[in-house]
Amino acid sequence: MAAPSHPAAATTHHRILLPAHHRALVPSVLRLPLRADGHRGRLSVLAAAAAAAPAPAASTAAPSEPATGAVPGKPTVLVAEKLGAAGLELLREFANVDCSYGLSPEELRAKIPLCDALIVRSGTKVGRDVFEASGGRLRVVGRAGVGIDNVDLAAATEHGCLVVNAPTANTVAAAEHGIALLTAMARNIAQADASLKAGKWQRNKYVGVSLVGKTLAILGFGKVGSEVARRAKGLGMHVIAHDPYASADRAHAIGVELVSMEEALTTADFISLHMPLTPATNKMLNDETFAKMKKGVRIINVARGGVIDEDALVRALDSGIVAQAALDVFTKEPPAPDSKLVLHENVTVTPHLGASTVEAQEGVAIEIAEAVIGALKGELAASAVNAPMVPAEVVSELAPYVVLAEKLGRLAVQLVAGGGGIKSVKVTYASARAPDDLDTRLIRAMITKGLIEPISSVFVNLVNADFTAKQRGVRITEERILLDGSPETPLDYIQVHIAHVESKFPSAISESGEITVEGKVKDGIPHLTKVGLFQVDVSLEGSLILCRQVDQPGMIGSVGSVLGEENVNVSFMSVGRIAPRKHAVMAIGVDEEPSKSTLTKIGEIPAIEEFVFLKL
Ligand SMILES: NC(=O)C1=CN([C@@H]2O[C@H](COP(=O)(O)OP(=O)(O)OC[C@H]3O[C@@H](n4cnc5c(N)ncnc54)[C@H](O)[C@@H]3O)[C@@H](O)[C@H]2O)C=CC1
Ligand SMILES: O=C(O)C(=O)COP(=O)(O)O
Repeated sequence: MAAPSHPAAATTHHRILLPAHHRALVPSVLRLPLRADGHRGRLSVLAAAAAAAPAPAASTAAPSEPATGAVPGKPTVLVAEKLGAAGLELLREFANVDCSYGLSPEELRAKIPLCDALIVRSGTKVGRDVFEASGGRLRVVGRAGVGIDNVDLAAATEHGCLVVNAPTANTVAAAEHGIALLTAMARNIAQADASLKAGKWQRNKYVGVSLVGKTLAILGFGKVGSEVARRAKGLGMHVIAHDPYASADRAHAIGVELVSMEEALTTADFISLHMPLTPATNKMLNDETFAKMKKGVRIINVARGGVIDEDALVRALDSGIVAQAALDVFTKEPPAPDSKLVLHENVTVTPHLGASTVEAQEGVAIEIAEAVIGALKGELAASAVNAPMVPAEVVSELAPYVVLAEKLGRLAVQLVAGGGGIKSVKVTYASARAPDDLDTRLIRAMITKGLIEPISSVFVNLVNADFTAKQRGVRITEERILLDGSPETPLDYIQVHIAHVESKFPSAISESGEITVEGKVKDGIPHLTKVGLFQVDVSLEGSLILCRQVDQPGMIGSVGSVLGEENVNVSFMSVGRIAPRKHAVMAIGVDEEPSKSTLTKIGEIPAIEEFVFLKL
C-alpha cells in the first residue's frame, strides 16, 4: 500500500545540519555522541557520564540482549509504542530498531541500558527510574507526538539526555477530533447510536443544541487551539480564547478575541481545552472554576485528563452546571472500568484518539524519526524540548567560537590552584552586535563544559550544562561589552574570569584579582590572546606551556631547545610583556605532551619564574 501523502513527509526539515567544515569543529557539547559498545562515539566521556549518573534503580529483570540481527556499530533505538511504517523505515536505515510494545516498567528498565534512543507516545511513562537505569547510554528520548508530560524532563536534563517531540504533525488531527467531539456531543451522536443499536427509536430524547451563534471559549490558544478556532468559526460560532502567552495579533488575525480566564469561564456556552498538562494547569477546571461557568455549559477535552479535576466534573455534571462533556483524555489512562465520569450518560468518550489518524501517525512517525536520527548524528534538533533551540545559521556562525569557548574554560580551570573550588565565573563577550543579536547560550554551555569536565567525571553537553554548573555550585554570569564598528563577526573576543581563587600561574591573575584568559577567533581558528595582564597570541591547538620569565634575549631559544631535545614539536610561540626587560609571559603551543623531565628542565631555566603546562 502506498504511504499516504502528508505535508510533514514532504516539508518537515527543521533539523540543523552544519556545513561540513563546521561540523568538524562542532564540539561534543553540541553533539550527542553515540556510545561505544560497538557504536561510534567517545567512550571515555560517556563512561564518565555513566560513572557520574546515580546508581541504577534496582530492576527485577536482567538486561535483555539487543534485537536479533542487530548490526554492530549502529546505534540502538527502542520503539516502545506503535509508530508509523515510514518512520520505522527511516530509523532502520540508520539504527538497529527494537520495536517492543507494551513493556512493563521493569521490562523497560531492563532494556534501556542497551539503547541509545527511546521513542514513545503517550502510553509510556519515562520517569527518573528509566534515566537512572540507562547507565548514561540513553542520549535521546523521542516523543512521537506533542505532550511530553509522560517524560521526566528534569531527570532527562540531569542525565544529559535530549528530549525531542513531534510538535506539528498531529495538530490538525487533534483539532479535527476536538471538532468531532464538539459536534457529536451537541447532537448526542454517540448516545443515539448506542440507543438505536439497542433497538430503540428515541427521537425526543436526543434533541440536541445548535452551534451557530454560540460562544466557544478555547483555553490554550496554541497550535491545536487555533486550528479548532478556525474550524469553529466555520461552523458559525463566536470564538474567544484565553491563553496568557498567546499573541493578541495572531488571535486577531483569525478573528478570535483573547480574554481573561474569568471572562472565558463566565461567558462560554462551550469550553474546549488545549493547554499542556503542567503543574500550573493541573486541575485547572475544578469545583471553583465550574461554579463560575454558565449553567448548561459543555466541555470538550482533547488536551490532557489531568487539566480537569475529574471528581469535580462529575459533581458539576450531576448538578447540571455542566450539561455535557466530551473527553478524549483521562487522568489515568485507561480509566477504571467503573469510572463514574466515563459511564456518565451526559459524557461522550474516546480512548485518546486525538492524534490517531492514518495521516497524522505517518507524519508523526516521520517527524520523530528525523528528529531522533538527527540528534543521534549530533545535529541540534529544532524540536528539542530540554535544550535551547538555536537556528541553523546561528550554530554555523558560532561554531568556531564554541570551540574557543570550551578551550578557554578548560584553560582557565587548569590555572586554578588549591582545593577551594570554583564558585564564581564571569564571561565577558566583546561584540559590536546588539545584545539581542547575539545568542550566547551555546558559548556559555561550552565554557561550562570546559570548566567542569577537567575537574569531574560529569559529561557535560548543551542539555545539562546549566544544570551541572548549578549543581556544582558554580555561578556563571555574563557581561557584554558593546564595541564600535561593524558587527560582521559575532564576537571580537571572549574573556573567562574566575573569581576568589588562587592560581598555579599567578601571572594569570588580572588587576581585578581574578584568573583571566581571553581568546579570539582568527581565520576560523581559536587563539589565546591574553593571560592575566599579558597579551599573547597562540593558536589553541594541542597543548600549551605558559612561562613567566624575566624579559631578556635568548629565552625563546632556551625553552625551544629543551623541547627540541625531547622531540616535542612547537606549533606556536608568543611572548607578551608589560614593559621591555621586565616580566614577560611566553605562551608555547606544543603538539606532543612533554615528559615530566622536560617540564622540569624548563622550570630549571634560571630566568623562568613560573610556568604551567595546560592540556587543551
Ligand atoms: N488528544 C490527543 O491525542 C492530543 C492531545 N494533545 C494535547 O494538546 C496540547 C496542546 O497541543 P499544541 O496545541 O500542539 O501545543 P502548543 O504548545 O502549540 O499550545 C499549547 C498552548 O497552551 C498555552 N498555555 C499554557 N499554559 C496555559 C494556561 N495556564 N492557560 C491557558 N493556556 C495555556 C500555551 O501558551 C500554548 O499556546 C498538548 O500539550 C497535548 O497535551 C496534542 C495532540 C494530540
Ligand atoms: O501528541 C499528543 O500530545 C497526544 O496526546 C497524542 O498521543 P498519542 O501519541 O496518540 O499517544
